[in-house]
Amino acid sequence: MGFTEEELQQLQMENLQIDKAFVVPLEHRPKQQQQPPADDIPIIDLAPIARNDAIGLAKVVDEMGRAAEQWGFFQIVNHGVPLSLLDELETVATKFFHLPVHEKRRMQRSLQNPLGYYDGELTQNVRDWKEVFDFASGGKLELPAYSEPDRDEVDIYENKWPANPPEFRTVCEKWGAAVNLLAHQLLELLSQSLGLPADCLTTHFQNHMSFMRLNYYPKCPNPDLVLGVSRHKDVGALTVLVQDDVGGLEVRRKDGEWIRVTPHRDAFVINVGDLFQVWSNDKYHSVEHRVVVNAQKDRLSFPLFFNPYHNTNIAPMPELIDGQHPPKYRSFNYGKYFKKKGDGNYKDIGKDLQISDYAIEY
Ligand SMILES: O=C(O)CCC(=O)C(=O)O
Ligand SMILES: [Fe+2]
Repeated sequence: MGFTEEELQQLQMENLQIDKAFVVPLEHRPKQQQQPPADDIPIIDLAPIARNDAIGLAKVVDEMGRAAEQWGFFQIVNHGVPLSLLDELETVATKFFHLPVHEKRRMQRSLQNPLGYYDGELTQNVRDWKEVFDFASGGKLELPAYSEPDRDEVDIYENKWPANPPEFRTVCEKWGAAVNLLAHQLLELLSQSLGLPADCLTTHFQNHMSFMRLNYYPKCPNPDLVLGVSRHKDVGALTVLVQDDVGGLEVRRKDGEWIRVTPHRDAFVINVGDLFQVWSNDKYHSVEHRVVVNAQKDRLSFPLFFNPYHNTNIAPMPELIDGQHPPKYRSFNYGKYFKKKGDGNYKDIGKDLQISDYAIEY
């Protein structure tokens, strides 16, 4: 990321206490003032599901469809994942991220294995102010070795687990299993919200390549110059995330305004990723979001990126296509898309691949 002479001088004047690699371009820096409240991001109560209440369920499906269409984001409560599990996960994550750097780096991710710990991710080619631990919620990850369409080789990555804290692996696996179940349920509800059978997408997820991420955003001496995660869209089917009470996740509303997602301890934040945008033939949108950090408090968040099997062909659902609604995307291989996007996290490969690169122009 290059800076103009003028920008460099400005940075020096701003009493920069951090590495320049973290500094985001001027037009993308977070706003200083308080964001407007995010009450507009709908909160959906899943209680009717456990009660087997058919009318309540239809309302949930309807609310979800509207939220996915208007926001691409919603929060859910009464989701069935015990809060005690979240307490346990927060405890082990805090212990892990407070280990000495050399110990964490023993779990360092690499080009050979993208799972584990890292602190240097690039989003939009700027370094994120965060540390991360990734593990496959299904035990291992199978990915194409190359993004080129004519290469068939796959790589299989095993989870890497730290020796400390000793209960880290068990707690992460329990959490991963519980959130996976929830993600399967959301996949069915979102399918229904498109007027499709609940199980129309489930075969792609029998052997899925979902992964969990533990995000740690340390407090930052220059919070207005950096982002925990720069603006981006999630590439998979959907993301199922809990955040602690610090807050910092911001969602781009249709009018371009960045809206802060209010933290609720008992809620998951859900967003539809690029794949739902394609399956729904643009009814739902994978919406840009980013993470703002602060000078006072460290923050934790735990997303599950719910992704289908890599060798899945992605295209608008045929039931949603007719003379009036031609397909807006050509089909593509999910694993190759994921691989190509991921390559940009390791090095500056110029313009980031976007789902719009697969759009059909009429
Ligand atoms: O930390 C958060 O709230 C969001 C993180 C995020 O968007 C991501 O990891 O893709
Ligand atoms: Fe994200």
